Amino acid sequence: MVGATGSPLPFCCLPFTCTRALRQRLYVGNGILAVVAVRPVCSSLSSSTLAQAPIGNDSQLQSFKAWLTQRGVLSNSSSVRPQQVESQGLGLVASGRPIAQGEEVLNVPQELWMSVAAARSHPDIGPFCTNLRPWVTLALFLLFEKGMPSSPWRSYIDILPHTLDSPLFWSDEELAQIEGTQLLGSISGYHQHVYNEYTQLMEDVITPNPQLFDQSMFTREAFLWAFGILRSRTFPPLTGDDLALVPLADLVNHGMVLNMEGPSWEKKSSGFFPRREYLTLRAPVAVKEGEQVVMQYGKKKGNGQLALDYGFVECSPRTTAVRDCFTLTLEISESDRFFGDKIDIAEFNGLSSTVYFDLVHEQELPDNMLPFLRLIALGGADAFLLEALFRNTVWEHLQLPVSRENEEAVCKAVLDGCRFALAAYPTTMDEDLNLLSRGDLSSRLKMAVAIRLGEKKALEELQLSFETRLAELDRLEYYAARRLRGLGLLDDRGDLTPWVFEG
Ligand SMILES: C[S@@+](CC[C@H](N)C(=O)[O-])C[C@H]1O[C@@H](n2cnc3c(N)ncnc32)[C@H](O)[C@@H]1O
Repeated sequence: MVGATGSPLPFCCLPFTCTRALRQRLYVGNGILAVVAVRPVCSSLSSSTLAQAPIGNDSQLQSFKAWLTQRGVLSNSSSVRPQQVESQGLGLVASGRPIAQGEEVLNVPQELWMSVAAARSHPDIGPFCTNLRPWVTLALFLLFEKGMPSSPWRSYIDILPHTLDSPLFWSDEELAQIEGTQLLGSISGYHQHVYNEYTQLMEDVITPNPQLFDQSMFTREAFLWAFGILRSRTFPPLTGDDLALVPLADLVNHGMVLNMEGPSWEKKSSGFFPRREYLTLRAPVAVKEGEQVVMQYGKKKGNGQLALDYGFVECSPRTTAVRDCFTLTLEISESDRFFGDKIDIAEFNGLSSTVYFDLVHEQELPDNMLPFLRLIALGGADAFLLEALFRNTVWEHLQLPVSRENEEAVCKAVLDGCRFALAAYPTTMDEDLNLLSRGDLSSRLKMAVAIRLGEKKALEELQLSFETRLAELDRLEYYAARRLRGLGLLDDRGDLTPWVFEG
């Protein structure tokens, strides 16, 4: 029941449970408890963020600025200007004056967005987009426009990075550095998903229409690049059918020390005839003149997810977010003889047969994790709790230890899962820490080491907490004792009250 998986997919609803090469099931007792795997996400180091974004050259940047100026998005009075930022590619910098917290720093009208709506209403490609997922529609649109010398978005497309640092784009040699990690499993899941979509698109749209689509623009690599661009440059609220690349607004970089989660991108409308939509960027914190305006890409994202989505990890000691994590996959086994009852109980309490729990370094175990583990392990003499009579109260009972057998099964399954997952990493934490202290690693290698170290930290912490729990089994109070106490048959020291034996 404990396992490692990849992360949920992008933009679309296709869930993939991942694909970590190592997937293990441990059966405890009568086959109730199976350890499946665990998925990790992050780590912390001692320097600043580690990745670089490729950048447009200066003349491309000048022509992009001119394009925005002609369309009234940038002017001499704009409070930000796009410019190169050390090790982060392009960024937005406060221009001419400081910027106050919450101030609107730019507004980009909808007609400049490369959006799903624009693709669907495009005279040439629109008819082909009807049955495509939003992100596939936008990837198609981006590659189509990229191949058009006179595209209205030419200046924008030219400043997009040609290569991306997400592990989705790493060589086999680089990927070998994240062997054993959940991230590696996620990457193969993403690759598979993107290539499936690509194959379908080629079959249904590109190959049958050579007069419209320049095949050389629609290679597998180009499609993955488009996916990476969408993944790294689109933000809420422009998601799903509203998915859009918003020139200039998408130059905002991630700020490591931002202790906020709220969106910096906002959708606004103004006027009535016609009503115009804008994407507004609001500064989350005050910024001095010449400093960069940044936003928070996701306070709850672990370093694995940051790497996957954006091609960098957060390692600053000043960071407010905890980026070391590992996602534990718990599953009620279909071979469990109480499968039906357990599913009923899980669903009654808002869960399903498989539940993902994000374990974050230095944070409490996620809500519902222990009760769900106890439910999975429930059997033998404790199986009476699965009867219909207890359906409304069983979850309450599972919040606390049920029986010594149940709690021991839970601890052992988690510990086996941890040992299994930890054994899959070729390096130790000390080796990772030594490597990071060298200071001469490439940015991708640093990213890899930070990610595998973070996963291990979260796993080791889990292991330690369940080892402690296992050692304390004799000191825990279980369901039977709680029940007797509730009936007034057990005193505060845990002794049975004498009169029980009298009659
Ligand atoms: C939304 S774009 C921001 C604009 C981008 N810098 C560019 O040159 O086009 C996101 C990308 O910027 C880079 N980036 C953003 N914040 C960063 C940070 N704190 N450290 C390193 N790279 C960052 C990453 O390459 C990321 O994928």
